[in-house]
This record gives sequence, C-alpha cells and structure tokens, in this order.
Amino acid sequence: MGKKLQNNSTNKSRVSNKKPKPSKEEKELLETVDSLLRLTTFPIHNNVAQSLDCQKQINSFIERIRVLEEKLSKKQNKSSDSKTTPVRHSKENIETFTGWLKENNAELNGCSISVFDGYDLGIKVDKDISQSSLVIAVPRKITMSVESARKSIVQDLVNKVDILKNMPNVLLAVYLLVEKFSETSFWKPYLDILPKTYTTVLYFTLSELEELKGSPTLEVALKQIRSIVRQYAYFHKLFWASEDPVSELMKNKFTFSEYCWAVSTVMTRQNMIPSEDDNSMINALIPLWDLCNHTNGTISTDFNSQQDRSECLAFRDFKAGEQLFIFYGVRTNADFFVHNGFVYEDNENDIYWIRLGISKSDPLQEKRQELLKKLGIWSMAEFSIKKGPRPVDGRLLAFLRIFNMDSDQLDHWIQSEKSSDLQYSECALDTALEHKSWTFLKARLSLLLASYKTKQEDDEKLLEDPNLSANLKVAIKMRFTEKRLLQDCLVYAEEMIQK
Ligand SMILES: C[S@@+](CC[C@H](N)C(=O)[O-])C[C@H]1O[C@@H](n2cnc3c(N)ncnc32)[C@H](O)[C@@H]1O
Repeated sequence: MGKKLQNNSTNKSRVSNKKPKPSKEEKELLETVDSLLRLTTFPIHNNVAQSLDCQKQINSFIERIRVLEEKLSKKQNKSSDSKTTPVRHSKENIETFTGWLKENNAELNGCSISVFDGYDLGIKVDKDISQSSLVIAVPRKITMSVESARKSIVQDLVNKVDILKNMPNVLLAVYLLVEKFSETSFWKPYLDILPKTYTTVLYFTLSELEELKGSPTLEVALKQIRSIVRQYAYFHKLFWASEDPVSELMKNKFTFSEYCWAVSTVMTRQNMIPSEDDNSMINALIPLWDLCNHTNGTISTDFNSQQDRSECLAFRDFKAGEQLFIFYGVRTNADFFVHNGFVYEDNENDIYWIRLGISKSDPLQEKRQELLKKLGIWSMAEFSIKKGPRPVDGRLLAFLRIFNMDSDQLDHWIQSEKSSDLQYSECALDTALEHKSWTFLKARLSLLLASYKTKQEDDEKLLEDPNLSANLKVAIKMRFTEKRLLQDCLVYAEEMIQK
C-alpha cells in the first residue's frame, strides 16, 4: 500500500511537471510566429517592389499576431493584477524620476525636465549657462549597460544565445524588457520616464512606408523592419521552448509590441561608454542624459573615468528659458530617420547617397575602370550629394568626368601622373567634357526627383497640416529633405553648365 501511495505521488508530480497543453490561441500564435520566422529568414529581394511585397506578407502575419497576443494578454491580466504605469509627463512621475536620480548622485545643474512642442520631453535651462559648464552627470551605477545586463538573470541566456553575445543592442533590448516585466526593478523610475511609443519605422503602417516610394531610404527602412521582425520571431520561439528564468518571465509577456518598444528605446537613446575595465566601449542607456534633444553643434558628452560617470557640458552658451540641446554626432537625415525616428530639417551634415556605376556594356568600361582605380574609386559606388554651397565633392566630380571622357581623354589621364587632379574643380579640362559631365549629373538628378510621388512644394503644404500624424510627418520630412538636397544640387549643376 505504502508503495502504491508512493507511486501515486510520483505519478502526481509527473502530471504536474508536464507542460500544460497550449490553448487554441497559443497554438495558432506559435504557428504564425513560425511562418513569420521562415518568411524573414531569406530576405533576398532584388528591388524595392519585391521588398514591399514581402512587407505586405509580414504585416498580415503581424496583424494576426497582435490580435492573438492581445487576447492572451487579456486572459493573463484577468488572473493577475495588472500594474498601472504612471503618465510619463506627469509632475509626480518626473519628481519620482528626479528623486531617484538624486538618491543615486546624478546631477542636473541649472536645468529641469520639461515638455517641448515637437520634441516630447527635453531639458529646460532655468538659469543662464555658459559654454563648457557641467550640466549633466550620470554615475555608471544608474547606467543601464550590456555589463549590467550580464550581471543580471540574462547572463545565462547570453552564454547560450549567439545573437545576445554578438549584438549588444539586442542584448540591451532584451534586458530592458526583463527589467520592465520584473515586479521589483531598480530601474522602475527610469522605465516610467521612457516614451510609451515611438516614431521609428517599426511603428509605420504599410501606407505610411509607401509615402517613401522613390526614396532610397525606403529600402533601408524595410530591411531594418524585416531584421527586427525576425529577431522577435526568433526570441518568441526561444522563450516558449526554454525553461530558464528569463524565458519563464518572458513567456506570456514578450509580445511584438513590447519588442518594438524595447528595440526603439535602445536605438533612439543608446550611447557608448567605456567598460568597467576601460578596455572597450560598450552600449548603454544613460538616464537623464537621454532626455536631451539634438541640434547642430559639437559633441560635448564624455565619460569621466576618475568619477566613473558620464558628463555632459554645454556646447554653447544657453539662456534661461531655452531648451538645452546636445549634438548627437555627424549623421544624415536617413540615419536619423531609420535609427532615431526623427528628421532634422536643418541638419548641416545631411547627405543624399547617389549610386552611380560604369555599365558593363560601355565599350570604354575597362579604361574607365582603370582610371577610377588609380583614384581609388570603385566602378560601382555610392557618392555623396552634400548639403551646402558645394554639394559635389572631389570623388563624385572625378567620377562624373571619367564617366564622360572619350577614349583619347581616358588614355591621357591613365598615363598622367596627375590623375588625382581630376578631383579638383580647378583642374584644367576640355570645356566640352565639363559641360557633358554636369549635364549628365543634371539628368540623373532630374530622374531621381521624378521618382518621388510628390514634389517639394506638395510636401511643404502637407507639413503645414496640424492634424498630420506623427509618423506621416516624419516620412514626409524625410522625402522632403532628400528632394531638397537633389534640387539644390541640380541648381548647382545648372550653374556649372552655364560657366
Ligand atoms: C534621446 S531621446 C531625447 C528625448 C526625447 N525627446 C524624449 O521625450 O524622451 C531622442 C528622441 O528625441 C526626439 N528628438 C531628438 N532631437 C530631435 C530633433 N531635433 N527634432 C525632433 N525630434 C528630436 C526623437 O524622437 C528622438 O528619437
């Protein structure tokens, strides 16, 4: 009898250890995620039309996934008390965050956290600040880095999962979610001050993405979405199939929306700081510092190794009442759009990357290629069209000239010891060749401008609409600033033709 009882109890524990059968919704979710993973694993697309087509299929899976995840999360919340999240901009929330910063010895000198039209939160200057004064200091202890992730429960998973080992931004995103889903997170005041939603391309509908037809940035955006969707599908499968503490925590909470949020948080706010042993640079989220918005200027943030903290100095004088801006670094608007979810119209460092190449059917292909090689230029390459009075740099100028030379001119410059002079506008060249080169560029620019669905003036009008959604505003600004670069360069080419 005793034996029987023992057996019974073993059987019982066997039954309770058995994984519960997935519900109908869970089963469908797992199957849909599986299909999504397969769809995004081989993203070989030859053109943007194919990429958009694939995006359509991705979206139909995502739509279903969202519905299922919402249903499952509602079921979950019935049985557990759902945590209430504070309103981001509320006085109480900002006070809790600043209290947490103070407790942990962060500094915000002569400034406060405030809301700014068109920027969401930012840093407001409360009294005049002179250039180079220390405005923000954030100790390593409250910096959420890949090192802090490795000291958390995520560590075991990092050892097993290559993507977490090799992609620090992905590790940071997963760590952020682990902290968000934990009952008692040290980072709660920071998590509560983070935006609830973003204008990164992950939040764009298909029709919002299609506003970018004709723009080279569309292809980059689609690639980025595909890659993050794939990461989501990969982690979803991993968490459902594993039993480590992170997977257990994530199983019912890790949704597509949550992953988009985490990835967007990381990509719009991360910075690099030195590792604790000072041997490498590591990805990190720096609370408070990451409330500063961007403007043209110079980098004024650095890590103070003696004090073990990130420090931000004023890069210019700021008057009381102004917003304290910082400079995020030299980036094009396409970079800002794809990685930061905004477009900066006055971006001094903006560039349109134009792809140009020598055709294989060109009878002078070999000669052109040889001359280009002498100048260190590939026969198919991306060239920059810059903002400002001189949109064409030496590299592009040399390419235009070589592309338009006849056989004798090519022979001459291949033999010349001064072939690098082709990069200078002062280089003495046949006026017919100069004319041909600029005419060629003008034609190319006109074609690129014609590929957009709207004109610059249309975009300007659309941007005046106060009811324009945040995503559309960013998308329209993106194509507008590209067209402006192309148009300015076209005017420049026309001036060169007249010379
Ligand atoms: C590091 S956060 C800065 C704080 C942010 N405004 C907030 O509310 O948390 C970066 C984000 O701020 C916004 N941002 C920063 N500089 C901007 C600018 N010059 N124009 C528009 N938005 C900007 C973008 O949404 C960007 O992704």
